Amino acid sequence: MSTPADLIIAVDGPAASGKGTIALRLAQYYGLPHLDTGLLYRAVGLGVLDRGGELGDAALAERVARALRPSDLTDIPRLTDRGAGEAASRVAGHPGVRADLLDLQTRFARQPGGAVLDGRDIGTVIAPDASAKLFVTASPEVRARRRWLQLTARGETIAFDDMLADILKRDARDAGRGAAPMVQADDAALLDTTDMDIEAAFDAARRIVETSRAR
Ligand SMILES: Nc1ncnc2c1ncn2[C@@H]1O[C@H](COP(=O)(O)OP(=O)(O)O)[C@@H](O)[C@H]1O
Ligand SMILES: Nc1ccn([C@@H]2O[C@H](COP(=O)(O)OP(=O)(O)O)[C@@H](O)[C@H]2O)c(=O)n1
Repeated sequence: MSTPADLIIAVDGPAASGKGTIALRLAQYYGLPHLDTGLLYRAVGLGVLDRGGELGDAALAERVARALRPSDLTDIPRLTDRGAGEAASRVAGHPGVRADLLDLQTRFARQPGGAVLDGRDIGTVIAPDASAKLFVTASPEVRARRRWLQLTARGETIAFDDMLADILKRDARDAGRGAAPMVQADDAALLDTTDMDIEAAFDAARRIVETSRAR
């Protein structure tokens, strides 16, 4: 159970905006646990594919979500590759999958002391009572470049234009779905990192948190 003294930080935003980097840095700074909720959806997407299923099969995706184990979240290189992001965004559109993953996320957010979570619906659905809410964004071109650099540095081969098309398609799907669409919460601060390096983005994020918790 959380108390008003707990520091719950919700970090949402589109793909490769830098929300995960910011969330991790805030968690380290405030000494809080961090959950990258995208990994849950990525693990469900890969679980469906590993069973030879279709990403549009809601019943199968729900079974995979209900059977999710901590060990499904350990293969970070595979979970963070290009295909897993696409698969995650497909299964994330099934309302039953979102419902199955809700309890784990709300309990993480409400642990004593607080927590930092990043995703698409943290400030709107998972922790609407968060102490601080950030919606981190950047231009699609800058986000595509960051993700392209990240993936090619790891040996994935992908053309920049295909990366940009991926990002735009995922933005549209995540913002357009009926279940918990990606949207800036009314009380979230917008942080546009287009012209910021990681250090500047973290500084701006920390200032937002300090201002929010002082209110
Ligand atoms: N402000 C920034 N400037 C340059 N690169 C960044 C910035 N923020 C994050 N990155 C890099 O961009 C990539 C994607 O960042 P990440 O935090 O994983 O994004 P997200 O969680 O929004 O998908 C990573 O390689 C990260 O190091
Ligand atoms: N809280 C969340 C987190 C991720 N997701 C979905 O999972 C996909 C992958 O999320 P992610 O945060 O790992 O992706 P990136 O922003 O790192 O590319 C997103 O495109 C969303 O469709 C979601 O619906 N809700």
